[in-house]
Amino acid sequence: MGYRIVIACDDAAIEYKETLMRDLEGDPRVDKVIDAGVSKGEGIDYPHVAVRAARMISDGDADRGLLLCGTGMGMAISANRVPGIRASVAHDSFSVERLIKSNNAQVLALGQRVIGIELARRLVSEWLGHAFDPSSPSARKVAALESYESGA
Ligand SMILES: O=C[C@H](O)[C@H](O)COP(=O)(O)O
Repeated sequence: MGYRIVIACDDAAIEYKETLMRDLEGDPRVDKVIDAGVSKGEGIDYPHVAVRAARMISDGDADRGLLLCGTGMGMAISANRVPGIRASVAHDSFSVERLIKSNNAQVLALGQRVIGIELARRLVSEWLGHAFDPSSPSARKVAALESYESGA
């Protein structure tokens, strides 16, 4: 079964969202793309959009999230406030790989004001090709991270 991807942006990244959404919709590894906003002129700030998208993942309505803003940082910081969500900016190929394989993160955040669209498209395609291995040594570290979240 393919991924259900929620995609969202703020006003600074509407163009990238449109392009990357089309790529995702045409990718055979993706079953469903959910657009969590924003549209042009809506004027909703990134914390609200990021949390809305991240909650779709924690509620089980999406598997992964692609969140876009000027730098990606505000989206990642906001998404990380939703319990169970691990999100980061990753603007290079190795980081995108480790975001999945080391951190088992559900959310990739990218910045329209930081990287070019062709790099963004390539990174998103690579991102879909990576899977977390629960039997890898990284699993212990992700479990430790989760234990702090539950207040241990
Ligand atoms: O991380 C925040 C984003 O880059 C956002 O798109 C722009 O935020 P700012 O207008 O506060 O710089």
